[in-house]
Amino acid sequence: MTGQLKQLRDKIDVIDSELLRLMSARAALAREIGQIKNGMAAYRPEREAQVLARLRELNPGPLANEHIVRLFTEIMSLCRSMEEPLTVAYLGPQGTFSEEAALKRFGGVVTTLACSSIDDVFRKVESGKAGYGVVPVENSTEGAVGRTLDLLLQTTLKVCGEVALPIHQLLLARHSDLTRIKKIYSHPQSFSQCHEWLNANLPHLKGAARINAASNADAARLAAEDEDAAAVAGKKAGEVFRLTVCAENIEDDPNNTTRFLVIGLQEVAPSGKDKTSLVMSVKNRPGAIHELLAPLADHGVSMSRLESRPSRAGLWEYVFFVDIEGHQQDTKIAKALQELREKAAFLKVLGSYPAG
Ligand SMILES: O=C(O)C(=O)C[C@]1(C(=O)O)C=C[C@@H](O)C=C1
Repeated sequence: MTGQLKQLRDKIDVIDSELLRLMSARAALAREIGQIKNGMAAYRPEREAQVLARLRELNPGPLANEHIVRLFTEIMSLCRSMEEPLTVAYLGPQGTFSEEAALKRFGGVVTTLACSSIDDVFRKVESGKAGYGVVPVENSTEGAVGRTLDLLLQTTLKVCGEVALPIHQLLLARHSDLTRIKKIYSHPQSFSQCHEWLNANLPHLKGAARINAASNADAARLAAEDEDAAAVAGKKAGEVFRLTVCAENIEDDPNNTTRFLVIGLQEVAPSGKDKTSLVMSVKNRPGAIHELLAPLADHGVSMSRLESRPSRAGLWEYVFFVDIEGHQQDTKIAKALQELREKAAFLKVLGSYPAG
């Protein structure tokens, strides 16, 4: 070891000792906060969002903001676990993008609970078997996840947060010899996200050679059991089933992103940069939608999403899922909501939460 290398490592040792001391002091403070909370929720999405926003502002480099966020998400995950162990339900099996979204938001120091359906994620949280749940709500290429919207309409749970996850698809197999591949497994959504790439690169594997699986992780499991098969799935699924990466980033749209919602029992306090999700319906008559959206415009509330969905109550009746910028406790939003309540046939505030 050269003298210079030793000198630099000695400096790192000094810094690590300091980091250890500071980290322990932080964990001790979190434990104290946990005692003050006295049985109330340990997880405070608004505070975690504020901590991360402040550190992004302060970040002097050379670490990228994205890495700072990852690092401090883990630190808060650890500190939170000193207050209360947390269970997070997600749409499984292990290796899905939903699991990745759950870990991105909560960090690794939680118990994750793989569920077999979106319904099951809601049930696990409603019954208290999990403190929070993570469910997909929309994909930038494929649009809304209908089942999640339908369940949000019915549930007493609140939306406590959102996670945007860039979706990168991989072609995975037990080996990298593509000439030996005779079939491909994937979830229908993932097949359609990689349609162009598959047609261009594996033109002989069309039609019956593309087999739908219940999830990407399931596709990876099936490919792991069959020498002749490949799977289109995410990196995590490939790791879980120890598959070889034959091609990376095979999604047709490089900005392919899925948005997930965190659901729980909690009403989240304002963070300073929030979103509010609503669902409402109007009587079916001319100008009804315009009338419904007018209170938002009148109070200067920006709408970031509008999604319609058959209401199931009657033929050609619709409910509208609306995301607005701000928290329901903000004065202008509270006023707009009050007016909407008077006009809408039905209005439910799904929750206010930090903008992801
Ligand atoms: O500020 C709190 O309420 C804490 O419990 C501390 C802390 C943190 O580690 O910074 C941990 C968990 C909460 O979700 C938010 C923040």
